[in-house]
Amino acid sequence: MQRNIDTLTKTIHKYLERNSLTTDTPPWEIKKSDLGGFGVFATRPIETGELIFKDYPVILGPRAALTCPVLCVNCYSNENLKPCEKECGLQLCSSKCQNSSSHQKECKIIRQWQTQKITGELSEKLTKVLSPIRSLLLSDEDKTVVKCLKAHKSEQHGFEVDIMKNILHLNIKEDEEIFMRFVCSVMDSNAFEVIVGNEDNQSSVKGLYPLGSLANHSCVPNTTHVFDEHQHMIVRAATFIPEGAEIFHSYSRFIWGTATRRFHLYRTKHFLCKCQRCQDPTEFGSYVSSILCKVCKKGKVIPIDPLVNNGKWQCEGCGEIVNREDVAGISSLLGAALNSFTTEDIDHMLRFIEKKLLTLVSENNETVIELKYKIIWIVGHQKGFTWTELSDSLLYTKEKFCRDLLSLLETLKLGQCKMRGLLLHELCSCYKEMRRREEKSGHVSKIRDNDMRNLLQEAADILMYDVGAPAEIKNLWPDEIKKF
Ligand SMILES: C[S@@+](CC[C@H](N)C(=O)[O-])C[C@H]1O[C@@H](n2cnc3c(N)ncnc32)[C@H](O)[C@@H]1O
Repeated sequence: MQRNIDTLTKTIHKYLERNSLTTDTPPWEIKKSDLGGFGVFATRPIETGELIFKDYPVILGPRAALTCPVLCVNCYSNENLKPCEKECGLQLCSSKCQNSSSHQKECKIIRQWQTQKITGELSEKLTKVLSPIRSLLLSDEDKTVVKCLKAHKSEQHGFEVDIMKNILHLNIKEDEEIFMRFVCSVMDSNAFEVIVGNEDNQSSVKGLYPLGSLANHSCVPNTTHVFDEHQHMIVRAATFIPEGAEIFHSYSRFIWGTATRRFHLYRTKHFLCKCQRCQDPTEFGSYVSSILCKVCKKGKVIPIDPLVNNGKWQCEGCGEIVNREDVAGISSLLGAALNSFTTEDIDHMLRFIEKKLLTLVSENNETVIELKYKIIWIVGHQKGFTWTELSDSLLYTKEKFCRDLLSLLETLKLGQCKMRGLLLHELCSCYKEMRRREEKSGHVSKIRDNDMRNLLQEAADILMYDVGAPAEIKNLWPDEIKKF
């Protein structure tokens, strides 16, 4: 299909209209992007926190990765799963899901294709490759929407169809196979990981959001997005966006260093990012990629040109030149150590940061940050480390780590990003527990109600609409959003 601005704009507007998601004067338009292809641009200045658009998935379904758990194909619950009563092989959790009209349709298609019984492991495999099958049930108008999105062509796309044919032995017609392979490459280029469930039981599926798909990537995005309980994508400004500026998402993790982000983007989205952050050897003075100089022991070693993959690195202090392989060697060694820690290893993790990491890399290096982030989500949450079980020292450590990461996000100019919202909430929970302990031991706490309220309110504003937001945060949303 020929992609041009007029067709894309009309197709996307009609799609939003069909899903009751249009607004009178949307603050965005689709234009050619300097990055290649198309992008979404601001038609007027957009204030921080302002809603830019809402989108709905044209295809939503299970994720196929081995590491993803099997979920009910109708409601995405991970409990009480049973194979379909009509023996199509898909997994469902209740008779309500079994009898849903959407399941009836896909069940019929799969049964027509079956050449053998699909049970046990095969049933799990079928459930995971359902998303492209769903594309066959789209209306012609929605198929047109999918066809106007970007698709990268390479052999790695369409492994779901290989599983259907070679492992499940489904007898698929040629035209169906061609369309599903195309849909797989569109989904690989554009789909988002969508959070479903709630604070206590979250899973993720993948969704193809037509307008969301047209926004390009920056490692310093000016938007933040969340998913509500009906799987709408809600995109808001994380920073002020001037009129005419391109509107960016991030397809990668903020706490990764430049080489890690660029490698991930290349592998998953097939492009080498050249955004402002990627171009800056110090990443806006955050030094997320840098290691410490082995010669002068103090200077930070940074890439001379971060956009050159195998380029040299240099110590900012003594000028020592370091090969990229030496830096990569340290990073992969530390990465492997990071993955070896279990939840109970907190003391070990803290010692590792102090005694090992901080002698090799700078304080904001991605491995230090990753470990601090991991600890933040164990302390106060996991068995053995709940708020009342914690030692004072771990509680203060968590509070410090929250502040360290919030300060890093500011250095990285990430504005009102989702990670900030989550960290503000965690910080507030630390303050609450610290105050409880101080008051219990007869001390007057210096932590003020007002400060905690402000932290919580900012977190609630940032995480507005987010289905996975903690209940405490949801309680602070305006009533019309709670009911949304
Ligand atoms: C989800 S699409 C974004 C919209 C796309 N530009 C289009 O024309 O439909 C993702 C693809 O856009 C391109 N892209 C997105 N961000 C980019 C960036 N920062 N630099 C270069 N290419 C980018 C890549 O080809 C990527 O695989």
